Amino acid sequence: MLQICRVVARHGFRQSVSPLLLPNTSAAVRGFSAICWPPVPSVKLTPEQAKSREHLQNRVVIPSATGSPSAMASATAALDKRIGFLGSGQMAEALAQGLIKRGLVTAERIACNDPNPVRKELFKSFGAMPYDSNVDVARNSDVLFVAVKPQHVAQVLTEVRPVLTEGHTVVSIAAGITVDKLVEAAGPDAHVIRVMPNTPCLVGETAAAMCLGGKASSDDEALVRTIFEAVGKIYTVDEKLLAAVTGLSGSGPAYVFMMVEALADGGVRAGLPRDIAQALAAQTVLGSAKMVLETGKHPGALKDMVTSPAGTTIAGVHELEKAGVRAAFMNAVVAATDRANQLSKM
Ligand SMILES: NC(=O)C1=CN([C@@H]2O[C@H](COP(=O)(O)OP(=O)(O)OC[C@H]3O[C@@H](n4cnc5c(N)ncnc54)[C@H](O)[C@@H]3O)[C@@H](O)[C@H]2O)C=CC1
Ligand SMILES: O=C(O)[C@@H]1CCC=N1
Repeated sequence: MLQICRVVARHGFRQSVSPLLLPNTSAAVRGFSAICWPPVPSVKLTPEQAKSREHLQNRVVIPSATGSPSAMASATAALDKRIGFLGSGQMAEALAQGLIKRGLVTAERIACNDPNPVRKELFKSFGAMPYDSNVDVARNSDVLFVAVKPQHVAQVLTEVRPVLTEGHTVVSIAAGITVDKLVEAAGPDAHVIRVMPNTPCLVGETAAAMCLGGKASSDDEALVRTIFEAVGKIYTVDEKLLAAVTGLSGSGPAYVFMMVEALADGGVRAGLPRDIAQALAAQTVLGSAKMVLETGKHPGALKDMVTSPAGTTIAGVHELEKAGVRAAFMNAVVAATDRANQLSKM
C-alpha cells in the first residue's frame, strides 16, 4: 500500500471517488479506490485469499497512458512511414485514429480511399488525406492496409498490384483471407503480412496477431509490430491459428460490449441510474482485465478472491453457471473461428 501511495504521489494523481462507488478487488491494481478505502474487504477472506490480496496491495502500480489523449500522444515516437488504407470503414477508422492519438503518425501521413464519400469525409475530418482511387493511395503510402470486407480483398489488391514496389508493406486485416490468396492477388514479390486486430486500437488497447507471407521480411514484421504496439499488443503466430485469433480477440470486443450492456441492464434492474450502471460495468471489466494481466494470477483464483462463502457473489456466479455462461462464451469463440475458416475456403 505504501508503494502504491508513493507511485500516486509521484504521478500527482488526486483521489476523486464518488461515495456511490463501492471498492472492488480491481481497485488494488488500478491504484485509485484502494487508496481511498483502507484495505477493508467487502467480504471475509480465507487466510490464503488474504495473502493474495496483500500481495496485490504491495505491487507498485505503473499507471497506463490509456485514456488521456495527451498522455497517449507522448507515449510513442513518430514513425517515418506513410500509411494507406484501402477501405475506410470501422476497423480502418479505429486504427487510423488510434495511431494518430498515440503520436505514431501525423494525420496528413495517412492516405485513404473508399467508394462511400461519407467515410472519406470522416477521415478528412480528422486530418487524413482521402484519394480518388486505391492506386493513388498505394502510390502515397509505404504501409498499405487492406481494410475492405473479405470478398473485396482480391479485387483491390489486383487494382493496386501494378504500382506496388519493394518499399510497400501490404497488411491485410481481412478475416479469413489467407496469405496464399493475398500473394496471388498482390503478386509474388509483394511483402504481405496478415494481421487480425480489433477495434480497441482506437483507445490504444488492441489485441492483435500476425503472420508473414510472400516476400515479407523481418523488417516488415518489425514495422508492423511497431505500428500495433503503438495501439496495443501484437503476437506473431502460425497462419493456421489466425482463425482462432479472429474468433477470440478479433470478434471479442462485441462479446465484451454485450457483457457490459447486460451488466448495466442488471444494475438498472436493481435500481441504479443508467449512466452510473454503465460506468460501473465498464470500469469493472477494465479493472478485472487489468488484474488478470498485471497479477498473472489465474482468472479462477481472482474470481475466488471476490467470492465469499454464502455471500453475494456466489449467488450471482450460481446464476451465471445455471445459464451456461462459460459454454456460451466458448461456443461464441468456436463459432466465430469456424466462420473465419469458412471465409478462407470461399
Ligand atoms: N470491424 C472489426 O472489428 C474488425 C474487422 N476486421 C476486418 O477488417 C475489414 C474491414 O472491416 P470493417 O471495417 O468492419 O468493415 P466496413 O464495412 O466498416 O469497412 C469496409 C469499407 O471498405 C469500403 N470498400 C468497399 N469496396 C471498396 C473498394 N473497392 N475500395 C476501397 N474501399 C472499399 C466500404 O465502403 C467500407 O467503408 C474486414 O475484412 C474485416 O474482416 C478485422 C478485425 C476486426
Ligand atoms: O465480424 C467480422 O467478420 C470482423 C472480423 C473480426 C471482427 N469483425
